[in-house]
Amino acid sequence: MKLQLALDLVNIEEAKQVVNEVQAYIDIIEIGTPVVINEGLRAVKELKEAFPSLLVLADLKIMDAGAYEVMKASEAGADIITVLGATDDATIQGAVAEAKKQGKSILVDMINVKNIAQRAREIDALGVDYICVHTGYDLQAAGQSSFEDLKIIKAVVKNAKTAIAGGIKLATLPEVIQAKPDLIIVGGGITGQADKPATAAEMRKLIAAG
Ligand SMILES: O=C(CO)[C@H](O)[C@H](O)COP(=O)(O)O
Repeated sequence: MKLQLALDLVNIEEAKQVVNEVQAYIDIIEIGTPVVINEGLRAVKELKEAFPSLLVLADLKIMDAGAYEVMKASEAGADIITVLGATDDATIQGAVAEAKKQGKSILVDMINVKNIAQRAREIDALGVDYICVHTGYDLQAAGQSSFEDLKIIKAVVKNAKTAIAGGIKLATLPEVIQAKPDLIIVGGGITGQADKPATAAEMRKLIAAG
């Protein structure tokens, strides 16, 4: 099980400071969608240059022009690029083909997919690297989580790795670990804490023991 730190509400300098504090405990740095909107793919480039030993995920949440957008994120140094599961198969296929050409990986974000089991099966057949269940901020605010969806994709996905994102905190991490996803994505559960290194270290310890 790997741990990904999602950076959403920071600029490039703040992102570097946070990663500097917790780099020993994480596997992947996520450049969140708001950071890409504010700073562009320069954020991906600068974080990859600053932390070359960590993988960098560009959370582009691609909905169209899969191959082109994966190419641009790859040029910036992203190792993993996100595509939305709600989009059409052609976009996902284009993204996968370009990622393979560039030696990169595709994570499909299942945010707002209604029939998770059926769509996960279809997407799993398209050769993606990760399928990720995700409760976004707006539904987190309404009290939702993705724990049940994780169990659904664990049951149907045969080829891709599984991942979960959305509101995971230290207190809820043990429940997530029990379901054994390949990748656990945590944003505010680390970045919103007073002692970020201690929280990330504790998460890493729980994951290692899991
Ligand atoms: O993609 C995202 C929002 O759309 C976030 O990066 C993801 O939800 C993880 O952050 P958090 O743990 O704070 O929910």
